Amino acid sequence: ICAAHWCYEIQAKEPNSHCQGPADWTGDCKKTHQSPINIVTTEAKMNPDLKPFTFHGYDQKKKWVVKNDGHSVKMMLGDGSFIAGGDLPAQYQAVQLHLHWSQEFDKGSEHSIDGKHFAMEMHVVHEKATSSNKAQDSQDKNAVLAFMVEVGDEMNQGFQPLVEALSHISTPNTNTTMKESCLQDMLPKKEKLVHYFRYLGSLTTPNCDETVIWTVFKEPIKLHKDQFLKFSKELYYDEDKSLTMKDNVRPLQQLGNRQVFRS
Ligand SMILES: Nc1nc(-c2ccc(Cl)c(S(N)(=O)=O)c2)cs1
Ligand SMILES: [Zn+2]
Repeated sequence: ICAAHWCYEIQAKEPNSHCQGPADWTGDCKKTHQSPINIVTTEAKMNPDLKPFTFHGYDQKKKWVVKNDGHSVKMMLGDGSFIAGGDLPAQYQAVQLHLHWSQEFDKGSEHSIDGKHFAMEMHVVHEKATSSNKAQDSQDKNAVLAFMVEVGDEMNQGFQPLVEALSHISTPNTNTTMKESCLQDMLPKKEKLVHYFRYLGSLTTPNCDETVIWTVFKEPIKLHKDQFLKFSKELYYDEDKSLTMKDNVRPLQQLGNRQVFRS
């Protein structure tokens, strides 16, 4: 294969791996407004414009298609759900939901809060809903809602349809259809979603386009340990099932001259 594909450090350090680890990612990955970052809560500036979000279509029960794309597990959300509010400049259509994780409880999230990493981080990726085909490489093309995931001893019923689908998509480029589920049941309760951090950054995967309005919620999602462990147990990075999928986490990036805000 000519162009080496991008991958995470855990894959790049494998003998005979020909993929490009995070240090070699190209595109905009070496620019200065990158993600993820460590959020220092005492330096986050209160912003009264950061109102609660409104979630539209997040309560629709659907049989989502979910895939192993070789980097993560990704639920394809199509164009039914969208968000507004949260000081966003427009409505943003939900495109896909995916996660980042490790096998340990304290190193699977991409963002960290006061230096603390969580077991997983869930990203709900949205695109600005514009009618015209206005230049879409703008700084606010994407809005990602990021949720930290903690491990506890309670089953999270809302996550079961996703967890049960994992064994059907263990190798890259496989899809399956989940049992009926609704996005709302995968999120913390709405009233807990008023507190969040906000900053401008990038995709955490190549080409690391600096087009993302990031929202990192304070309230974590809680999964049972067995649900959490299924991700690194059932999923693989490669067809030969030689490397289980975990540590699909980009290293922290410099905040530089950016300000983090808080609601
Ligand atoms: N597994 C893959 N994830 C992406 C992707 C696309 C858009 C975005 Cl915004 C992100 S992230 N991690 O910044 O939320 C990831 C492509 S391939
Ligand atoms: Zn992500």
